[in-house]
Amino acid sequence: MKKNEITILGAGLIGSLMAIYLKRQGLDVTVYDKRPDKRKTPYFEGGRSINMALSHRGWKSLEQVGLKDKVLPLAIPMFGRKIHDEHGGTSFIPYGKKEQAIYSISRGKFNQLLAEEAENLGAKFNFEHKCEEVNFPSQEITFSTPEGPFKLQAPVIVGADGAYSALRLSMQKQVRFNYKQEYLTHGYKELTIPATAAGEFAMDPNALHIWPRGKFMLIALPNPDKSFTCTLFLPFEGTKVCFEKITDERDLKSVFSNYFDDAYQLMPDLVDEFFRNPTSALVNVDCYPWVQGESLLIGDASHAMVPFYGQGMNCGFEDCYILNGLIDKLGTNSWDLVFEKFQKTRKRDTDAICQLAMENFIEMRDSVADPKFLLRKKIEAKLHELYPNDWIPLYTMVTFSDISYSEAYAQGKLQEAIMDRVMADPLITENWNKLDYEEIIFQMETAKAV
Ligand SMILES: Cc1cc2nc3c(=O)[nH]c(=O)nc-3n(C[C@H](O)[C@H](O)[C@H](O)COP(=O)(O)OP(=O)(O)OC[C@H]3O[C@@H](n4cnc5c(N)ncnc54)[C@H](O)[C@@H]3O)c2cc1C
Ligand SMILES: NC(=O)C1=CN([C@@H]2O[C@H](COP(=O)(O)OP(=O)(O)OC[C@H]3O[C@@H](n4cnc5c(N)ncnc54)[C@H](OP(=O)(O)O)[C@@H]3O)[C@@H](O)[C@H]2O)C=CC1
Ligand SMILES: Nc1ccccc1C(=O)C[C@H](N)C(=O)O
Repeated sequence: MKKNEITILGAGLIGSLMAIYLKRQGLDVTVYDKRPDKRKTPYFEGGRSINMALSHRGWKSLEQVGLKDKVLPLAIPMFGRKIHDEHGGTSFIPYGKKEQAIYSISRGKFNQLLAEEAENLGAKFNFEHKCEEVNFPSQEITFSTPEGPFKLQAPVIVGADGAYSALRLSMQKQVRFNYKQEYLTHGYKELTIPATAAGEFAMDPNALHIWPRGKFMLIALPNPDKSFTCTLFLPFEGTKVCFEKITDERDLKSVFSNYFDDAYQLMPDLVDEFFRNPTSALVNVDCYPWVQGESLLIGDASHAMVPFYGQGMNCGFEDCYILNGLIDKLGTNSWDLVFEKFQKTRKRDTDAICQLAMENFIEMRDSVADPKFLLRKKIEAKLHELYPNDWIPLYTMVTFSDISYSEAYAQGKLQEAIMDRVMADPLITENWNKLDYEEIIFQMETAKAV
C-alpha cells in the first residue's frame, strides 16, 4: 500500500482544510463524505449552526495555506459582546483591544470555498459515501453509497467525520480505547432576525449579541445578507423555561415577550421557524488514543466540544496546522510516528479548550449580566495595557493568540484566583481606579513561581 495515498473521511470544515494542507505536501488525497454534493443536490440546511465565529487560530491556518485574503471578504468582524437586558437596555463589552474582533462567517459558503480550493489543488471528492466501518489490521473501509456497499483498502486514513464519527466508533471496538461523552442538559434551536424593510441590519452588525437570562440565553451573529442567525439555548426539560414547556404559539410568544422582547419585535418568522427547526443536543466527547494503526482522528471526531467559546472549528483548524508542522519535520514515510507525536502533544490542549468551552457557557448566560463582571473585565484590560506580557486576559489568550490552550487554561486559573481576591474588597467599585496594579502583577509572578 502506498503511504502517499491519504484517505480523508468527512468533507466538513476540518476535512477540507486538511485536504488542502496534504495536497500542498504533494500527497494523493481522496475525501469521502456521506452528504450529497451541495453543488449538485442543494438541500435544506436551515436550523443547523449556520454561522460561526472565526478567530486567530483559524486565521493563522488560513493564512498559512494562502486563503486569508479570500476568506476575509466573507467575514463580519464582531468587536465585542452586546448585552441585552430584560428591559431592552444594551451595553457593550469589548472582546479585547479596540481593533481585536472575532469574525462571523457562514458555515456553508466557507465549507464550499475550502472544498473547492482542495479540489483545485487536485484532491478528489466523493460524496454520498457514508463510512460504515473501518477494519484496522487491514485498513479496509466499508462505505454505503446509493449504488450499494463499496469497500476500499486505504493505507492512511484521517478521520474528520465530525462529532458522531464513524471512524471513532470503529476505534471504540478496539481494546484499551477510552471514550466518554457528556450531553448537556441544554439544547439549542436556530432562529432568524431578518434584515429590515429598508434592507439594513436590524441591530449593530459588529457585535455578538447576547440576551443572558441566568439559566438560559439567546445569542445572535450577523450574516452578509444583513440578517442575524440567533441561537436559543434552553434546558430540554425540568425548569420554568425549557423546550419541553414550549408546545404551542402561546407558550412561545409568552417566553419571547417576557424574556427577549426587543429581539422578539424583530422576529416576524419566529413561530414558523421555532416549530420547523430542529432542537439539537450539545455534547462533549473525550476519547483517547486518536490513533489506531495508520488511522488518525482530528477535529470534532476526536474532541467535539460545546460551542460556547466559539473554538470548535478554530481548534480543528489548529489541529491541521500542527499536523502539517509535524509532517514538515518528520516527513511522510513514518505516519505512525507523525500520528503518535500529534496525539501526544495535542491532547492536553484539546482537553483544556473543551473544559473552557463548558465554563464559558456560565459566563455568557449569567456572569455578563453582573456589573461586577464588567468591572473585573475593566481591571484586567487595564492590567494588560500596563503589563502586556505579564497579564493577558484569558479570553485574549484563547481567542487572539496561539498560546497553547493548556497554557492559557493554567495561566487563566492563576489570574482568576488573584482577581477573586481583588474583587472580594467590598469597596472595589469605588476603589478600582486606585488599585496597586504593580502589586497585583507581583502576586501573579509569585503564584506562578510556586
Ligand atoms: C451551534 C454551534 C455553533 C458553533 N459555533 C462555532 C463557532 O462560532 N466557532 C467555532 O470555531 N466552532 C463552532 N462550532 C463548532 C464547529 O461547528 C465544529 O467544531 C466544526 O464544524 C468541526 O468540523 P469537522 O470538520 O470536524 O466536523 P463537521 O463540520 O461535522 O464535518 C464532518 C463531515 O463529515 C461528514 N461525515 C460524518 N459522518 C460521516 C461518515 N460516517 N462517513 C462519511 N462522512 C461523514 C459530515 O457529513 C460532515 O461533512 C459550533 C458548533 C455548534 C453545534
Ligand atoms: N459538540 C456539540 O455539541 C455539537 C457539535 N456539532 C458539530 O457541528 C458541526 C456541524 O453541525 P451540523 O451539521 O449541525 O450537525 P448535525 O446535527 O446535522 O449532525 C451531523 C450528522 O450527525 C449525525 N447525528 C446527529 N446527531 C446524532 C446523534 N445524537 N448520534 C449519532 N449521530 C448523530 C446525523 O447523521 P445521520 O443523518 O446519518 O443520522 C447528522 O446528519 C459538526 O462538527 C458537529 O460535529 C453539532 C451539534 C452539536
Ligand atoms: N459562536 C458561538 C456559538 C455559540 C455560543 C457562543 C459562541 C461564541 O462565539 C461566543 C463568544 N466567543 C463569546 O464568548 O462571546
